[in-house]
Amino acid sequence: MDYTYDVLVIGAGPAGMAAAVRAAELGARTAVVERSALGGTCVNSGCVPTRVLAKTARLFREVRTAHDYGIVVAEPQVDWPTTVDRVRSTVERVLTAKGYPALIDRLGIDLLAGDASFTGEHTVSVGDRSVSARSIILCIGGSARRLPIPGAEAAVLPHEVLSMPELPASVAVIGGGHTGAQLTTIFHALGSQVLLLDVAPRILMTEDADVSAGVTEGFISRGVRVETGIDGIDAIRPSEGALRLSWRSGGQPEEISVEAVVMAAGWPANLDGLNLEAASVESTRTAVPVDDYLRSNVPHIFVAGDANGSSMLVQAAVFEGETAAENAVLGANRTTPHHLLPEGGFTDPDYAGVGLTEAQARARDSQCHAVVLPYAAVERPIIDDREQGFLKLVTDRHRELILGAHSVGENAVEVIQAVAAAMAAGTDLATLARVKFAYPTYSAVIGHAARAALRS
Ligand SMILES: Cc1cc2nc3c(=O)[nH]c(=O)nc-3n(C[C@H](O)[C@H](O)[C@H](O)COP(=O)(O)OP(=O)(O)OC[C@H]3O[C@@H](n4cnc5c(N)ncnc54)[C@H](O)[C@@H]3O)c2cc1C
Ligand SMILES: NC(=O)c1ccc[n+]([C@@H]2O[C@H](COP(=O)([O-])OP(=O)(O)OC[C@H]3O[C@@H](n4cnc5c(N)ncnc54)[C@H](O)[C@@H]3O)[C@@H](O)[C@H]2O)c1
Repeated sequence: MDYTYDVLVIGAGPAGMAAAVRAAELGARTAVVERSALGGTCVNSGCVPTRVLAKTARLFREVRTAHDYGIVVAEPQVDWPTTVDRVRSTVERVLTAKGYPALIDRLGIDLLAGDASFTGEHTVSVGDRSVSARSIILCIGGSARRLPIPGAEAAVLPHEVLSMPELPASVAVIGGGHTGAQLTTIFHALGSQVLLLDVAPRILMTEDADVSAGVTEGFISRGVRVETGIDGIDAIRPSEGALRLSWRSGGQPEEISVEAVVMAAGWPANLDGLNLEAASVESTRTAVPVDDYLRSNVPHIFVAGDANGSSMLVQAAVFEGETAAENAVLGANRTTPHHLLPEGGFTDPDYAGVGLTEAQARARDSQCHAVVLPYAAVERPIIDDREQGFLKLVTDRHRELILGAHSVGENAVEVIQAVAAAMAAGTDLATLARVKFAYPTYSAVIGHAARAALRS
């Protein structure tokens, strides 16, 4: 059969751009469909805006402590419209640096603007146009969900935060995953009273339990109210210019009046309107499952990035996009395992992890070893007044292999990235303990922890 394209990529976020570029580099006639903006969630409404807000929150905190260092400043205030402008202009700068239109042009990739919807196993409609492809790679990402409760429409979803007319004096954040935790820090640092609610027994459920505990402790010590293990959210009701949020905890009804409710309670794949049935692609309610080669149940339809539900991170999406493209063009024999996937969040304090959590390692071998090195024992965090935090190293029972690393505290994400690089290189614990770390740095905590693990 004569197809319009060899490879059709749906969605131009990190996964879709990586897939389209790799497919074109391999000589495939390639098109990418995007209904919104090149760069996807990551650049336009997710990582980049959140990171700029995290920097804003950081600056605000630092200015507030300036007097401790003998710097005299007036009480800082947030000019929200300027903050929003700053976020938007930074997004533009990142997009300029990425240079997607020129890249697409140079590689001869067709950009089809509009909503893609399957009309058959090899055919897709984009607006009033119909195209066909030998292989299709779904890189459709996900979106924040609105809980099915009365008044849910009054809540702000994470991508709507920048559209809030002003900063709320009080806010309830529903969901303590990566998004909810980061928004908690941002709102709290900028002056809002924050209540964080989660049905899970702890926030940041995918992190090591000590990381969840450390971030929770950090939140509480700064004045955030954290309620985990709640039974569920009941309703949001407008009342006298505010919102009354009701939930149940331990069977008891609870209620609070806040200026805003932010919902960060899950991230299902963008399946609406895709008409997967026309292509006989099977999905769950929240994702399109794939095999090791990123194939859906229909072998020529691949799924990369958030939409396959395996790992919702940019660093995973990019590798999956490239792998899916190579499998589509060259035959399905490449995999992209995620056992070494560093991740973390820019909360106050920051947190990060890579590899097995202590609980996962103990489930495999109860004799595995874990050591926790407090930031308070390392010079740089003391110098910077950032002693809250730790680095945990998880090793095998012989203290040879590093199985995982988890951190709470200043620069945790960079610290964990350094351990991830060591793990990727197959560095054993004894070698890591002999690495020289510049003084005084946060990453010096790695050397301290490695030596402590060897000694213990
Ligand atoms: C607030 C927030 C902060 C985050 N921070 C981080 C972080 O710091 N680090 C990190 O690693 N990850 C972070 N993430 C996660 C990260 O954004 C995602 O993992 C990443 O964007 C996934 O890439 P993707 O290409 O799979 O999907 P997306 O980036 O969501 O891109 C999907 C694209 O597909 C398009 N699309 C969907 N359906 C169709 C259709 N039918 N037709 C045409 N186009 C369609 C969409 O418009 C979108 O542009 C964050 C997420 C959020 C929400
Ligand atoms: N820094 C980062 O790397 C970063 C930042 C943001 C998002 N992300 C990625 O994006 C994806 C989505 O993250 P997310 O935090 O938006 O969603 P999530 O699914 O990771 O977390 C949702 C949270 O909401 C809670 N929840 C669900 N229903 C609830 C209810 N009825 N009441 C109260 N709480 C409820 C869940 O228990 C969970 O803790 C994640 O997989 C993450 O990997 C990454």
